[in-house]
Amino acid sequence: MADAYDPANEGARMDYRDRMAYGDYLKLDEILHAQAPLSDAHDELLFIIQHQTSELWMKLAIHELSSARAAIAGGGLEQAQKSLSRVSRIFEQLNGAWDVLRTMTPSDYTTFRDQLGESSGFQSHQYRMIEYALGNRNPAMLRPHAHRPEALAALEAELARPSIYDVALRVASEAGLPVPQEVLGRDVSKTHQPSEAVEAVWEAVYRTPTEHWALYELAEKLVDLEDYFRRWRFNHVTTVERVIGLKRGTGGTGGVSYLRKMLEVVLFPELWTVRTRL
Ligand code: HEM
Ligand SMILES: N[C@@H](CC(=O)c1ccccc1NC=O)C(=O)O
Repeated sequence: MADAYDPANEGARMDYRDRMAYGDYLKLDEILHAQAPLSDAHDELLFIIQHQTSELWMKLAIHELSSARAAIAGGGLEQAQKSLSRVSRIFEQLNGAWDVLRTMTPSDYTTFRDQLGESSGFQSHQYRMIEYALGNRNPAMLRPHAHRPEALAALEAELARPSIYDVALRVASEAGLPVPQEVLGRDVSKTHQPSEAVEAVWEAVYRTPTEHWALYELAEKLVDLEDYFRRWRFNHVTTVERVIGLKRGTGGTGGVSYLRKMLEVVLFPELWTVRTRL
């Protein structure tokens, strides 16, 4: 047998005592020591890692959504499209991840569910931040964060900013499309209410895409994003039903009944209703 190959022979550095290495840059000591199962249940590590990786992807989604919003507001629609595509791909990644969690059966989960106490994804401030940035702005969802002033302040600050959809409508107005004043000047801390006039604006965009190319592409990116987000919600509720049936959630909601209600949320209503008109 030939000698084992040694990459040092082609110049690979093998000694990192006085250099920044992979794990230093990525802070792997912190990340890989941040799993602290509360039971001896085999599947608790899966559960923790599934959530931690989801939270990391959500962190990136928030980063991309804020740059997309800034780009839209500044007229950089192409830059915004790139960020929004990335957010859709992140959701695709999160959607695929359910396949790993689905391998956990009800018998597996019940071995450690009690350890979770009243903690629940319902209290994920990053998830709420994504919903708020996209325009689903229920102020009641601030309350579970009252005990964490930093998260609460970040969510409150988000409610004071226009949503991604608000900035898209402002750009449509600046392009000469008749977005009503009451829509442009609405209280942005609330959820946007569907408007016939806004639907007519999108109808104009969709009927003559060549005249409104950038807005047309932006609209399709937003529909794409909402499409992936809906799949995430659907995968969640289906996994939950599969694992806990109709039991109440640890966060205190009805569980599947609550998550099914959330399937009705529409982020960009006129972008969906306009399709009936075309
Ligand atoms: C076996 C796995 C899971 C079960 C049984 C489960 C169960 C539930 C239940 C019952 C709720 C409703 C709130 C409550 O009363 O607790 C909920 C909410 C939530 N879960 Fe999960 N979940 C699971 C996995 C996940 C994963 C992997 C994530 C990813 C981060 C996640 C994120 C969330 C979020 C963000 C909410 C709030 C949704 C909203 O308010 O619209 N869950 N989950
Ligand atoms: N709500 C879940 C518990 C749960 O899934 C959970 C608990 C702690 C941290 C994250 C969780 N994931 C999503 O809700 C349940 O009722 O079993």
